[in-house]
Amino acid sequence: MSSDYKALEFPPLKNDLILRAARGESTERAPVWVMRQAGRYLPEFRAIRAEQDFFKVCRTPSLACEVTLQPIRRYTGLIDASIIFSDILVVPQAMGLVVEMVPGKGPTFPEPLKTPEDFSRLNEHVDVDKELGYVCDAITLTRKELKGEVPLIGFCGAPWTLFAYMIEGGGSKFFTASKTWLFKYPEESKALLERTAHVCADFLVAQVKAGAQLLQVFDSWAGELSPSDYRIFSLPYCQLIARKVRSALDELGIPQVPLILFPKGANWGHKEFAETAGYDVLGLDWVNEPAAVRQVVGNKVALQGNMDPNVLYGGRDAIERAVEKMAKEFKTDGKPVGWIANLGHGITPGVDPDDLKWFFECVHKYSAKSN
Ligand SMILES: Cc1c2[nH]c(c1CCC(=O)O)Cc1[nH]c(c(CCC(=O)O)c1C)Cc1[nH]c(c(CCC(=O)O)c1C)Cc1[nH]c(c(C)c1CCC(=O)O)C2
Repeated sequence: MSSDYKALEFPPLKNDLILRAARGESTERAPVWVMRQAGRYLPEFRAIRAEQDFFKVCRTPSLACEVTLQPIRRYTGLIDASIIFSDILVVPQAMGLVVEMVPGKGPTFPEPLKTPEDFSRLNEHVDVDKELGYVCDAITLTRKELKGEVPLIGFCGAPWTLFAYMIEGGGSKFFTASKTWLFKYPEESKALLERTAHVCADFLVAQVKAGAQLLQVFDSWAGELSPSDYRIFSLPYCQLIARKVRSALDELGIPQVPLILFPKGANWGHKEFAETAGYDVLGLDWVNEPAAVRQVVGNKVALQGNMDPNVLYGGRDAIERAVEKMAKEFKTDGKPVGWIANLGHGITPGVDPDDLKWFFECVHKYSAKSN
């Protein structure tokens, strides 16, 4: 056992529902959490952000821990997982690029990568313990503070999604700059994707050593690529991450943790991902019919998702009806089997926190075996 593996120091876990569902097991009800559950819809989060820069919160373990725990405290007994407060863009920062969170604009790279010559601006070798040790410290502190209430999820962005940010310099509508790279400099693009994948894998292993109990890879821009381009420029690097994480954990003598892949929008590929990506769970967005996806993936993977986050603006009746329908579609023979309830993407800033509470209550009710 690696001497810096922290698991033995933590309080025993009291709620392992999400771990069982991630392994594909039948559960008494579906576990539930939501992407971006620590975020601007919470007044207690906005109060911290009014005082502190976004990346300052990420880099200060006590603040990251506090913000991670906010939804857990508010929704005690209703929420089945925490996710460490951080951002996918901490990896490009560790690789040597500057990223700022600009109010009203979102994440911004003042100097994105323009051509492969800009590789010289990236760090040759990234020591994740040194560059991203603050995330690991936040994870260790949060595991202690959670007192075993619910498991803690670690995460990173998928190489293609990070590549798009590094080249576009921020969010994008048409992905012209990043796709220009794919088609004009395919070999250099693959080199950058591979380099990023190694940093992601090392970072995920470090997160597990620090105390993360599940890992999610966010491929938020998966749906921007054609299936054949996805097979060249994204899937191999998601596979590399899964393989490298699993073999590193084995080598270190650390028990495996469930891996979740969220290939948002790549809804043509679930069967292929279930069979070849190497993940335990696939995240679905709301443009999917859960029963149809279950049919094509069989019991190879667990599924996570998938209510449209905007339903949370529709009031209690709309939320209840959508959850009832979602539960019915995800269940196998009337039971939740290998299903983690979630939204189909992150929760948005304008949601009333009490409406999210109602969403959790409806999931508890409608996902239970008898409902
Ligand atoms: C693409 C992406 C990013 N970051 C992330 C993704 C993948 C998930 C997805 O597709 O939504 C992942 C992420 N970002 C954040 C988390 C924290 C954990 C959680 O509660 O889920 C996670 C898992 C915090 C955050 N990350 C961000 C916020 C809000 C910013 C703020 O506090 O000002 C939070 C809570 C900022 C961010 N960071 C990023 C974007 C697009 C934005 C939003 C910009 C905006 O709307 O202003 C990059």
